[in-house]
Amino acid sequence: MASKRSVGTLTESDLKGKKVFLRADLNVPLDDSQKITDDTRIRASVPTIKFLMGKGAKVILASHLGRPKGVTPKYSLKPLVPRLSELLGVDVVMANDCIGEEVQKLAATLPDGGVLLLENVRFYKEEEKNDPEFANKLASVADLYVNDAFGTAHRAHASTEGVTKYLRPSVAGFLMQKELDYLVGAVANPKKPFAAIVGGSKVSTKIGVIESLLAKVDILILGGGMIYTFYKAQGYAVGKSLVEEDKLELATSLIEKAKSKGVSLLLPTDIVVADKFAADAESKTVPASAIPDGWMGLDIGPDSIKTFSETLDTTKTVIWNGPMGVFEFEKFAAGTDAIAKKLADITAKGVTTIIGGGDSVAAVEKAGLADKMSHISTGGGASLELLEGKTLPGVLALNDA
Ligand SMILES: Nc1ncnc2c1ncn2[C@@H]1O[C@H](COP(=O)(O)OP(=O)(O)OP(=O)(O)O)[C@@H](O)[C@H]1O
Ligand SMILES: O=C(O)[C@H](O)COP(=O)(O)O
Repeated sequence: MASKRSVGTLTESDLKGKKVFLRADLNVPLDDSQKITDDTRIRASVPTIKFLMGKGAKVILASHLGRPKGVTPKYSLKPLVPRLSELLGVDVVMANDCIGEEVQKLAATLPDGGVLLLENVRFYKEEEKNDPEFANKLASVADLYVNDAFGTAHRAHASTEGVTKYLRPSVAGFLMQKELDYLVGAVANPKKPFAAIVGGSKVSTKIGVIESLLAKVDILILGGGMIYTFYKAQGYAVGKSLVEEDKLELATSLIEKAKSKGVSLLLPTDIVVADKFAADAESKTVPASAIPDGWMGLDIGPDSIKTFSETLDTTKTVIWNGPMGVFEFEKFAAGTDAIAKKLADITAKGVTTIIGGGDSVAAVEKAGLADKMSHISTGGGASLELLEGKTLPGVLALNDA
């Protein structure tokens, strides 16, 4: 899907010499020695930063990192400076704060095309409270606002929402636009047949997504820990598998809803069971209707993989959220890996494949197939909320999205 060729409606004359407050989601994982272990979100933010630099803007880059309570050195954005500088081809200047005199001074001396990285906006509790005075202080350093922080767009925080009250225009960056194109655009107007694959641990966290997708898809494939609640609702023995007893009726009603809407609902027909929840557990494959006492289902079996794969071959658009099994344990990763491979395979044949954030993205990356999908979302919670049909406050606040 083609990205817009300019950020919002902004042209060179709007941007040359202007200070742009660019909110990105640079919330990347760091190890104990402050080394970045996955720079996907930094790389995903580069096109918008480069575009603004290229148009002669002074880029004031803001982000959160982690969930600090007050100023916490381990959540500083400083470790990101070398990687950002390398990717952007400039020396990124780092501020010790995100508001205040030093920030104003650094911004004032920033050359056209320069980049100033502000310190973690969550070092102030006012950020998450969406405090208007704090938002105004953030805004006071810039002339206009670009939001590229898709991963944080479901949060109505000062740097994602409040700041737009003080900076006009407020527009979406390339990444934000691309995420919306896929997660809203492709889902609203899919090429058919349209299939959704929903997995993950619990039905309760995916009810909204399943209900919303049932109104749109032709095929719904379920996997992961949530399926045992569906099996139990159908009267199957599920052993020690994960079950949400209070969601049995809901599972039955979702099955009925699928039927009434003419959605073809596929549950796995065979299961890889384990004697305990551990990487080195004993395992065997059993029919889904015959999980033995004392065993728990941790992955989908080979027959299910075959059926799911054949079904996916018939589709034109697929959205995937949530792993098929406990993919963190090698022994129970086969179902998730097979789905990732199948999606890579059909993407090459022209099917639009969208991976909706969180653990499914981690699984696709683990399988080394991230660049083989049509779209991999950089937002976990944000993509889930979009798939539930919710509006994101960080998007709603913009002029152009
Ligand atoms: N059969 C199972 N039993 C227990 N846990 C399972 C099972 N299958 C998958 N899981 C676990 O579900 C977790 C992912 O569930 P989750 O609902 O968080 O998925 P997600 O939507 O992809 O991620 P996120 O919530 O981060 O967006 C994984 O850690 C995986 O190990
Ligand atoms: O990692 C994420 O999902 C985003 O950066 C948002 O972070 P949060 O869940 O701490 O708001």
